[in-house]
Amino acid sequence: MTILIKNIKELLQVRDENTLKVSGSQMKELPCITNAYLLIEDDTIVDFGSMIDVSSIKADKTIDATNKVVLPTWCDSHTHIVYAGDRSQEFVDRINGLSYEDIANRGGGIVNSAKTLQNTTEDDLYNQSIQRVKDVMHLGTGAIEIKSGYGLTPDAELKMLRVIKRIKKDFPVKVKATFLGAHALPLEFKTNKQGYLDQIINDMLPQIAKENLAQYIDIFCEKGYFDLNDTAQILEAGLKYNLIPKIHVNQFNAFGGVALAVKYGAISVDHLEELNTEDIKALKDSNTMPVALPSCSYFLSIPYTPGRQLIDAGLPLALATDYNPGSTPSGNMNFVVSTACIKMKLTPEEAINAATLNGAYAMGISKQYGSITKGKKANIIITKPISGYNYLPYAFGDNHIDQVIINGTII
Ligand SMILES: N=CN[C@@H](CCC(=O)O)C(=O)O
Ligand SMILES: [Zn+2]
Repeated sequence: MTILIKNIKELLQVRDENTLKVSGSQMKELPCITNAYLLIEDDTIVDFGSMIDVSSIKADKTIDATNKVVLPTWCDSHTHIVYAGDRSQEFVDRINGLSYEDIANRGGGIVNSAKTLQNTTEDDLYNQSIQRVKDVMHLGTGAIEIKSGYGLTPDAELKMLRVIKRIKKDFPVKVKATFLGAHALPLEFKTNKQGYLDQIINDMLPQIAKENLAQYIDIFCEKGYFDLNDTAQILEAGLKYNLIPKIHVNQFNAFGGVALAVKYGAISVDHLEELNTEDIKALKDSNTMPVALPSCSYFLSIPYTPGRQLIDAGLPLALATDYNPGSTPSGNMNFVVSTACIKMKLTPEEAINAATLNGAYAMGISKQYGSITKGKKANIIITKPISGYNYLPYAFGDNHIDQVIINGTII
């Protein structure tokens, strides 16, 4: 099956196969062909170029993209999209004056979601989660990382990871799975943190590895959750099973977690709302992608990750949603891109690079996803008629997407 998209006003993020991420001033460039065509064969991008050269190309299906912008689908490298129920009551509690920390301290927050998930069957959890997956696919997400971490018992963590595996099998969206057993301390281990870490290391990890349920290992490295010593234990244990670190760090406090993650070869460090010069130093000359989650900052009214500072220091940056029931009940990458421009002062070029190619890098998939490149997967957003790509982050809150193609299929 071949699909020809023709008369494209702007074809964005056109790259050769050797560019796997962009850093610093490279992020200001968004290579683009105007008046372009794009040819897809089955699940692969096979050709693209200027309309001047299109006359000899025949295809099974032709899409006219006059006045429309075409770009790779979003690569959302940080989500908790598999969860049960919601926490809308805590949202109201925060409006009425409680902080995120107050809510966690009185037994709400992550352990509240864990309690709900433990009492939800695997099929029910799957059905709740796939509704969100379908929604984000229509919002242009073609690759997604999904974490466990709302189970907090061996059974419930495995239940989450098995649901992620089913999503991977049942949907065209590319899925990467991350084991986040160390997301919070379950109530039954309140006075025995090491006991829970031992359970993760000795009970959960071997089973996860046996069933091949995760590619990455995560921990919430934060005051009141897990410290540097805990983080080192978990990352080391994960590496024994070939799970690459990809961690939550510096959301509320900066105390050396970034350097530690870099030391263990983390593919990404995520959140970074609090950042100091030591953190930036650690990231320089590393292969670790910093990931900002602006929807989380928006929802919790906490500082935005200083993305401008990271890019100006020559570093790369990825953008992701953090879709979860507590701090970010939204999986809309279009809002993330707008908010990064509006609040973090990224240019549209930087934000689109951060949400496509660098997002793919943060999931270890930028050889196949994140740009318009011959041989990469045919994951494509076709916008409605718009004035140009600046309009995408500028006109925030509206849906500018007309069609989404994932793995060569129009969804
Ligand atoms: N910060 C840790 N984990 C999630 C939120 C967890 C929750 O509140 O349910 C996050 O990335 O924001
Ligand atoms: Zn998160």
